[in-house]
Amino acid sequence: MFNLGGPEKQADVQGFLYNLFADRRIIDLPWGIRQGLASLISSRRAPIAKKNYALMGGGSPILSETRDQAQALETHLNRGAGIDAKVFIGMRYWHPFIEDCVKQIEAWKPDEVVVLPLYPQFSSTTTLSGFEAFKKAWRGKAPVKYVCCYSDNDHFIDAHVQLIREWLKSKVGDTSNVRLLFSAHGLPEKIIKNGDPYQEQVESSVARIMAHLGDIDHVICYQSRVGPLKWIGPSTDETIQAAGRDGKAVMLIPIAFVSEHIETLVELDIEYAELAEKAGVHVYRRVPALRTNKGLIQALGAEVMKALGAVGPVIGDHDCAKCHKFCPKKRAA
Ligand SMILES: C=CC1=C(C)c2cc3[nH]c(cc4nc(cc5[nH]c(cc1n2)c(C)c5CCC(=O)O)C(CCC(=O)O)=C4C)c(C)c3C=C
Ligand SMILES: [Fe+2]
Ligand SMILES: [Fe+2]
Repeated sequence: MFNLGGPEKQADVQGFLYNLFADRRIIDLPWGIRQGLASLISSRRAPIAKKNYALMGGGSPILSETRDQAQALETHLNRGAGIDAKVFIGMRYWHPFIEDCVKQIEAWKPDEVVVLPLYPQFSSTTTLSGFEAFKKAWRGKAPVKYVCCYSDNDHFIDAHVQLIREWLKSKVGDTSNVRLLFSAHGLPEKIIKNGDPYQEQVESSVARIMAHLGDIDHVICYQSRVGPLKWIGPSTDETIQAAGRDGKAVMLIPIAFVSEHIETLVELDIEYAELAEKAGVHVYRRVPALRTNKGLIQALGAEVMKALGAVGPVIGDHDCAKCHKFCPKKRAA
């Protein structure tokens, strides 16, 4: 199971940022230039990033969130699937790194390995980058399967639908004037133009959720822009301001994150909450990430079983044969 990772303490912040910007899937330039740029950007960005991590006690909670998810998935898989599963955690840009995770897996001597991203929607900047790190480090003999994406997995969709319904009922009250803001991490436009299916998959997740929720005002928007390139939009901040102008109550749903971390706890809950207040948004609520929600764990379990080719209920209609150009099945062919 892998995710992006995050600094555990203030002293880790610059190193974490360096690792992120030194990734060729984030900055696609020759190694020498990329390394220089990563040093420059990480040293410039570290002071403000440190302040933001300080708002969460100094570091990111992403590892402890992921540990809870790993435990929940392991219990779920060992409960009835007829397999002896162990879930290992690897992070792309901070400890425990994917490379360390690979060593632990090799020492455990599995019969089969499933590499499972904690990103429902596929991006070359996240999922593919993690797959490549795993492949480069892997020396084991067991066959390895890669879970491509699960943006349309029925359990994943149902989990969101139920949580949104619950929050509309308990936290918004009058739902006639509410606007749902599905906020996903943004990406530079050129990454989408290069065939990244992320935006299309975000839109597909939202369309499937809204098919259950019915006729409610909603918008998809993109947060966390970094750097000088043009990013996909509309941005979450301008969408919040528009809601203020339209006199709408706002309920924000993190649709591309499955855990709580700096992008939800600081950007959405602190920075955008302040922005919402200034923009005259009278009700601003943020639905929590799915974390160890039963539906998410079922979705992950179904994806693992599907990858193993094991018998069992495989829910969802993601067909890798018709998938995007980076799909691991196509790349293996
Ligand atoms: C859907 C998930 C994510 C995509 C796509 C993604 C792309 C992407 N991110 C950056 C730059 C940064 N991301 C940072 C934090 C961060 N990003 C994701 C997820 C996606 N990123 C997560 C889960 C986190 C949180 C980690 C944590 O520590 O809690 C950061 C660090 C924070 C900051 O300084 O703002 C940066 C930088 C780029 C450039 C990019 C695509 C090109
Ligand atoms: Fe990011
Ligand atoms: Fe696929």
